Amino acid sequence: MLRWITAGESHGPALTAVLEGLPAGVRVDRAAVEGALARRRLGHGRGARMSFEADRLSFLGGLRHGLSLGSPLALQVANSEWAKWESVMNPEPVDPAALAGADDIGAPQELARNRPLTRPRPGHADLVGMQKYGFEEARPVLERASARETAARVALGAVAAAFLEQACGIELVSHTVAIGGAARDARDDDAPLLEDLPRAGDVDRLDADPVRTLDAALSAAMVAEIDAAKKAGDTLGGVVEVLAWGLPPGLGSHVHWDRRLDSRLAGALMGIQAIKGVELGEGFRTAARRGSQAHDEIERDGAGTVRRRTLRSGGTEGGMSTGEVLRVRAAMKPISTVPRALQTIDVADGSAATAIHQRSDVCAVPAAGVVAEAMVALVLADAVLEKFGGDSVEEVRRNHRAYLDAIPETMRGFWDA
Ligand SMILES: Cc1cc2nc3c(=O)[nH]c(=O)nc-3n(C[C@H](O)[C@H](O)[C@H](O)COP(=O)(O)O)c2cc1C
Ligand SMILES: C=C(O[C@@H]1CC(C(=O)O)=C[C@@H](OP(=O)(O)O)[C@H]1O)C(=O)O
Repeated sequence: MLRWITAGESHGPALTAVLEGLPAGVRVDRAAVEGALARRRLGHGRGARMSFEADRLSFLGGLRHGLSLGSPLALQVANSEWAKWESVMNPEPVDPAALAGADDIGAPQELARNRPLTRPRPGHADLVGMQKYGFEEARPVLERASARETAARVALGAVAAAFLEQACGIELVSHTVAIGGAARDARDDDAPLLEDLPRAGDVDRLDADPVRTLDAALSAAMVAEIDAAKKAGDTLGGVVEVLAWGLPPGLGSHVHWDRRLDSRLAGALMGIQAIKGVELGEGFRTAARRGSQAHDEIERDGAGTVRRRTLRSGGTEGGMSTGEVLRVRAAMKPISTVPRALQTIDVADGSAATAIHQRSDVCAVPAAGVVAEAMVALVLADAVLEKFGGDSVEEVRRNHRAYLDAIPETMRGFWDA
């Protein structure tokens, strides 16, 4: 249905992304895509590069006068750092003299960049990438393993989100629920109420917060954790949550493992650098409960609307969206480049060494929330196209409406309330 791919290295000239399968007639607003890119750069605890690099967006294909054509949408996010890396990362052969190695101690930055990276950083792709691809240093691995690539995914996610909103009125929002030991009260998570969950209208307030949470006390605790970790030369991870409002019931399927919506969401979120766990609703916490406290009982309310009494499942049952709000969480490991430097080896001679360390983020959890939102948007857009089909956004809209209208009245749910 919908396919996407990205290309490009962290310090290369640009990231490129292609989205194939987007129907015609989707309004793609440059400001919305740039806004998503800007949101990914936010968050207390990010490193120096976020402050001086700009994401320069160009659309290269699939759009005419701001509307999608139905052909592959191609875009580019240029790396404004490129000028400093032109010799080290040039796609074309370069004069070896320009690449002469030098000690990084006291050497000018450009020469330090050229130095072979033979002390792989634990927690990164460095060592295993060298072993697997036969590289003698980590640069050819880390350039692509870097989460710089998530800028391209966020740009595509903004396009997918525009489609979801225009075709079906689906809206997404993400927020931070834990950074290190600073987490939402477990009781809030066990029994979430609809009115306590953030909605698309809260995005500006979330983005204005240094860690992207609406809870002021929690925000202060998270900022303090980040500051303490930074002072200690250490790094932090955490947990983000993505919510999708306005889903129809029946996206995904119970019939095959790879068509289940929850399996597709988990795969997409685990595909983000540093994500090590995914939870639908209360996921792992539900495992400790009795069945009577774990599921969402079904009722028809006074107005005849079918709804779940609680929001425990996270909005899927049997691998399909239920029509309730979707809630999915992703756990991010602490940033791997630890300033106080972890133990490793120097692969040049096999000796014990401390890992290479240049600049790095202390915590990128708020940014990971924006990336997670993009991945959820892409998965949901794919599932919407699978369910409703359509070559134009108008056709998808008609099919979506006809499907909801055909659901018998005794089963009509939240979406029509
Ligand atoms: C938005 C974002 C920003 C990141 N920034 C950094 C960083 O500055 N330094 C770092 O060492 N890792 C950073 N990471 C994490 C690494 O990319 C990640 O730990 C590494 O690719 C290995 O993770 P994996 O084992 O899940 O592949 C970031 C991840 C994300 C999602
Ligand atoms: C550039 C971005 O994130 C980068 C992700 C990253 C990593 O190892 O994943 C390491 C850092 O890059 P550098 O070593 O060049 O400072 C981050 O800045 C970005 O998010 O746009």
